[in-house]
Amino acid sequence: MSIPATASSPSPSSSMEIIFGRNKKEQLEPVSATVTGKIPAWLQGTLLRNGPGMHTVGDSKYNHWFDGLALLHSFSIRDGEVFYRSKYLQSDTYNANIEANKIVVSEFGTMAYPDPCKNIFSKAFSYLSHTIPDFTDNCLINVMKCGDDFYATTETNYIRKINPQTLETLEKVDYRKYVAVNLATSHPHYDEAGNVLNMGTSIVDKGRTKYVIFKIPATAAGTKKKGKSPLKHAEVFCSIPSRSLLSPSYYHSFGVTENYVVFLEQPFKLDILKMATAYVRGVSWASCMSFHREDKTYIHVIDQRTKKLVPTKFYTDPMVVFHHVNAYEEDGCVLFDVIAYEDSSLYQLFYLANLNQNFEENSRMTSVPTLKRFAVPLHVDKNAEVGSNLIKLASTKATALKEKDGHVYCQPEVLYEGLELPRINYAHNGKPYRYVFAAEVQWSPIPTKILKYDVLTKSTLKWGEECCWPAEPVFVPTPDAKDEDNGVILSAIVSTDPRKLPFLLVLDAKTFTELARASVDADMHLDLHGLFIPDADWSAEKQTPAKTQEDENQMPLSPHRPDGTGIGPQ
Ligand SMILES: CC1=C(/C=C/C(C)=C/C=C/C(C)=C/C=O)C(C)(C)CCC1
Ligand SMILES: [Fe+2]
Repeated sequence: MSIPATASSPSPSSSMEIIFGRNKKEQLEPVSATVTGKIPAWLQGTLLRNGPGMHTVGDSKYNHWFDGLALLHSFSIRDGEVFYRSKYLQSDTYNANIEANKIVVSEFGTMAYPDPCKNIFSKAFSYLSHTIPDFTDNCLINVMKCGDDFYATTETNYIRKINPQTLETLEKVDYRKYVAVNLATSHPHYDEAGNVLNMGTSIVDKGRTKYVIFKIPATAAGTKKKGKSPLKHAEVFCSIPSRSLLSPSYYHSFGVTENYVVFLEQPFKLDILKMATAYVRGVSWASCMSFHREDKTYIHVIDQRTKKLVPTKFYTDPMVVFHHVNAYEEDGCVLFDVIAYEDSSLYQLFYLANLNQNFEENSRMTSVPTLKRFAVPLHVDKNAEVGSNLIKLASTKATALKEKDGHVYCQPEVLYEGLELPRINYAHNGKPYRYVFAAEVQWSPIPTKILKYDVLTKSTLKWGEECCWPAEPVFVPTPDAKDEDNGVILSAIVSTDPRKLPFLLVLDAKTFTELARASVDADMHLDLHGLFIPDADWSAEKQTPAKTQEDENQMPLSPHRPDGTGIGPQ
């Protein structure tokens, strides 16, 4: 999708420079937005989002969009008014970089070296002495809700607790203190009670590499006490041995149904030996990841009740999935929907060099992100003949062919091409559902529109505007919603038209018509992920005393919405 460079709007490459090249200034004091249209009275709460905001420090530059220093920003919506604020996560990485006025901590696509005036040998030695070095705590990808606490997250073993109202950075938490993982996703799942289910990878621990599914209880008794972290009661739910000790799969998310977990062991792999020597070789972590098109994608289905793998060996063609959309059970099958690529080109594309040069040809993805539905049979009839399709569902064309060695080869139903950053009405997570809300991406990886895809009718509704670049669309359900799509879509829109301010877009999720927009006279970055915190979610004791008059305005109303609904995290 090429962006027409009209007289008013800057040329595509300078658009990219505006979005991806410049450091964004933080907006520490809440600024009141100019609201046009009408924000629904029931919409009371805070949209809290995370993403890379600083791409250069001093004279040093990050190579990749996923390296940027985490910039948290929030839109507090109250009685039709919107207050915006943003603040850099004050991670150890942020503090070290700012102090040195250069990048001194490595990120995904940038290998960095400690400040020469620091005792470099101890740092280098510490790198060499560990198979896995001490990773960054630049938690730039998402926000996770654990009980009443909120954490900024990336994919390393570190997460940072934050104050969701003031955006202050609080404790640094090391997953390794609670569960043996070196990496963990930024896409945890939540059950109705708010318990967190997440996945991580334990690399060469006691001679084994495995994928670890772990649970963090929302509010275990006693964690209410000061300083007790909900992670204290984290427990390993089950672990899956990696097919390879030294090249485990990279994954960005996973799926859950009411009774199962779906994990794709995909041929986009981390090379552990390369990672262990990356530092001395002066190469980035990203260069230690590679796509093995000669390999397969293994589909693991774990029964949550027995915490055991369903024994059947399911597999599909090599593909790369970052975002699971949803999964559910139907007539003895597990169906799961993912955004799939034919290769790992998406991550290649986000090298800033590709985004800042002449944007057009460099930004060609060699494979378009495609919504695909897979179906796996939970019970394989041993009398079923070899080559027969084990999926007898009327609702999907996905197939699962029984092979002579008992393996089952799955092929998906292709639902829609050209979408990423998928979200759903989370009340339908793990259950049959109908709507996917996502960002439309065609040949460029940069979202140009927001879309609603109706799985039943295969139809779409879209919102787009010249020079507007939408973020991931977050669905917020109407209290006592009857239909799955009763609610609004919230998306932070970045503009590359200097005359147009960035704004929070509020769409009616059913009709996809614009209800309101809240324009903000502040420097806004294109973010990655986040969540909506309904006011009802603020528990009484959480309300830290307001420091300034503005904060007073920020204060949420009574902890419970008039109708008392409190929805789990989005
Ligand atoms: C630092 C670091 C990593 C960082 C990964 C990141 C930052 C991934 C971001 C992915 C995003 C933002 C996807 C969006 O859909 C790895 C590879 C886990 C390896 C260990 C060190
Ligand atoms: Fe993601």
